[in-house]
Amino acid sequence: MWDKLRNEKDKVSKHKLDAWECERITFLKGINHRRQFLAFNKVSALPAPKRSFCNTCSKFIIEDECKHAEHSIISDITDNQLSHPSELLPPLVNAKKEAQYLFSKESVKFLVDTFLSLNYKYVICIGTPRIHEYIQSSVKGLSSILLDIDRRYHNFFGPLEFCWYNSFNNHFFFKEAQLVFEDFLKSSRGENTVLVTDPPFGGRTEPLAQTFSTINNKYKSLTKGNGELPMFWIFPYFMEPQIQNSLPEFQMVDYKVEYDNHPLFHNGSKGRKQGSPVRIFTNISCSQIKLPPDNYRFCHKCNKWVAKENKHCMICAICPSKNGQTYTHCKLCKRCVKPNWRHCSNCQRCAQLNHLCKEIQFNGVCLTCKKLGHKKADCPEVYTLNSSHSKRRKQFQQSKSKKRKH
Ligand SMILES: C[S@@+](CC[C@H](N)C(=O)[O-])C[C@H]1O[C@@H](n2cnc3c(N)ncnc32)[C@H](O)[C@@H]1O
Ligand SMILES: [Zn+2]
Ligand SMILES: [Zn+2]
Ligand SMILES: [Zn+2]
Ligand SMILES: [Zn+2]
Ligand SMILES: [Zn+2]
Repeated sequence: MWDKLRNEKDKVSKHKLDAWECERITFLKGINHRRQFLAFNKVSALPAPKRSFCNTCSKFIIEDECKHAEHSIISDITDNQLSHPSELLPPLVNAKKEAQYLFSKESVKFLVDTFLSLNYKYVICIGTPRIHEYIQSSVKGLSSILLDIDRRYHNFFGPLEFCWYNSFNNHFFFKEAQLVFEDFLKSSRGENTVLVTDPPFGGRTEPLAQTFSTINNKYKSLTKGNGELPMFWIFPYFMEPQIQNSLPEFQMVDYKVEYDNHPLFHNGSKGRKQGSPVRIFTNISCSQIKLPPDNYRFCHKCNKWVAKENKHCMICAICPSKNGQTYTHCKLCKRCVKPNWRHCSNCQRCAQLNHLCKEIQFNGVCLTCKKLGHKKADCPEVYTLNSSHSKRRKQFQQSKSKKRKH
């Protein structure tokens, strides 16, 4: 944001520039990464009962207890909490902004084991503190860097391990952190690097896709490597159309990503019957991602691992399920649909049994493209109007259909 403002500086008065500079300084005030990391090291050297962190000030308390008398304090901090700050810090809960839903231990281990099996050595964690802290604390042979908007991580990771960052506009709040990140990219020399990201689900996909494309280009130009940067984007299955609009090469993996603190996204009394709706979207071949054999199987026809309940349809020639249920094929719609849907002769399409035909006829028409079968939110054209991604998607689809014909 500041860079953009600076570009405009010819047009604005000195008075305004001074005001902005004041804002900037206030915003960044209180953050001195080096000093915060020194405090971390001092606290780590103390026995657990003497360690405390002030939530109100977002910093460790070192010989200044009286300043924090009325504040919310966490004391008696264990070694494990120091190396796993996501287990110590209260999650931020703003659904559209920070929204910190944390992976279960099982999902962290699955993702990291997958990276190891694919021979990755460098992991870029964007908004995935649990992956970063797991790698830093217990995985030999992997290096990682965390890019996150939660500034509290300055207190727990050193300047080479954490960059304060906004993924929606690819903005590093400190120039030095941006250089650290570029060095991290360079050190891989264009090989064995992966990016893993779990953005807040309330955010829009296009700016994120733009950011990941920019990082990919940076990676290729800095490393002179010859391939794309492998990416794992964790997002709900129902966002597939939006992701593929911007990044058509991304495929969805059936693995259900589980969370510790999200009532809807894990099994249990409040959880959904079909498990978590969150999946992995990736630009590497899905055939390379082996899923745990207890709940998943390898489909030889699709040449990839899928959920056990995802039965292969011989007519569609795919394993069609997206949501963790077993789909059934409808001959009239010529596609597989959710098991509780029935073909409705009024609407001439499959729908839920208790749907209102009139509603479907009105609401079934997309407000943007006026075609049947999807809502405005899922419209393949909604994000592509005037967008460069539209060309890329068309090209990608053309090249796919050419490949199929050959
Ligand atoms: C849904 S949580 C994902 C946490 C992840 N499941 C884990 O366990 O490591 C979103 C993460 O992205 C971060 N985040 C939110 N908005 C962001 C932004 N604009 N730029 C960068 N990080 C952001 C949050 O601070 C949080 O760590
Ligand atoms: Zn305090
Ligand atoms: Zn299949
Ligand atoms: Zn089918
Ligand atoms: Zn049908
Ligand atoms: Zn109907």
